[in-house]
Amino acid sequence: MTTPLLDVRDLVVRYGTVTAVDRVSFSLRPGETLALNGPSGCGKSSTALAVLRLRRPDSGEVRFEGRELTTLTDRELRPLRPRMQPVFQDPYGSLSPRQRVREAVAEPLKVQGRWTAAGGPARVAELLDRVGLDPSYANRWPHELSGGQCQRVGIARALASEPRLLVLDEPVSALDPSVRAGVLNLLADLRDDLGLGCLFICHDRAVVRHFADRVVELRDGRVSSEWRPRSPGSGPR
Ligand SMILES: Nc1ncnc2c1ncn2[C@@H]1O[C@H](COP(=O)(O)OP(=O)(O)OP(=O)(O)O)[C@@H](O)[C@H]1O
Repeated sequence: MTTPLLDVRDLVVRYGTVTAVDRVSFSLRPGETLALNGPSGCGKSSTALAVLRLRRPDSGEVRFEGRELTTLTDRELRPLRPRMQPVFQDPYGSLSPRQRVREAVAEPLKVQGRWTAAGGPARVAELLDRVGLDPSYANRWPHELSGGQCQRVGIARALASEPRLLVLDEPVSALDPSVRAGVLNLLADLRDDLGLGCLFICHDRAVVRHFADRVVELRDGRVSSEWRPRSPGSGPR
């Protein structure tokens, strides 16, 4: 049996007296897309933040490629962070207004010591092309991009780290309906071509049905059911 890419056991996240995530468990195989679905406030984003260790969970385990993350120090986590990359809802919020697209996409390469004067710019152009943007977009500022283009730059920046897991927190919810399908199709192509695991957080059941291999339904911070889409009429039981 292959080691799960991500294995979450009895995860608990509290904000003061509010228990946002209440003993949530699920696992995700390499290359698989698991959706967390449920109404506003059910604990989807809190789960994502705890998986990414952007918030330390109150209890429970998060194993990524077999390593338990919850007990690691920030220093121990640093080499693992590139392998699990987030894409958040707000496309403009994920880019610095003071960085051109070129710098935004180059930054992870530089931070991870993978930038060279000879190969770096070509890698940026390749990543932009991979997300459907002409390499001339490297010169633009975030305010010169549409929401969909901005989200594509955010995805290129995530790919620069060569992740194995994408944590997609409502990645198309803030976009104009006319560009949502294009970004979702891009994510599906990247997932399939690169064999990426995806934890896909989404409140829209139609989108989830289209995109996910498995769906975990959350209600009031707990797993209420699990189901598989992609068969006509399938849905939570
Ligand atoms: N920083 C915070 N401080 C206090 N309570 C919080 C905080 N973040 C989330 N909560 C509470 O935790 C619960 C779960 O919120 P969370 O954002 O994880 O749910 P969600 O399913 O992602 O919702 P949405 O779809 O609206 O983003 C809610 O009751 C929310 O009010």
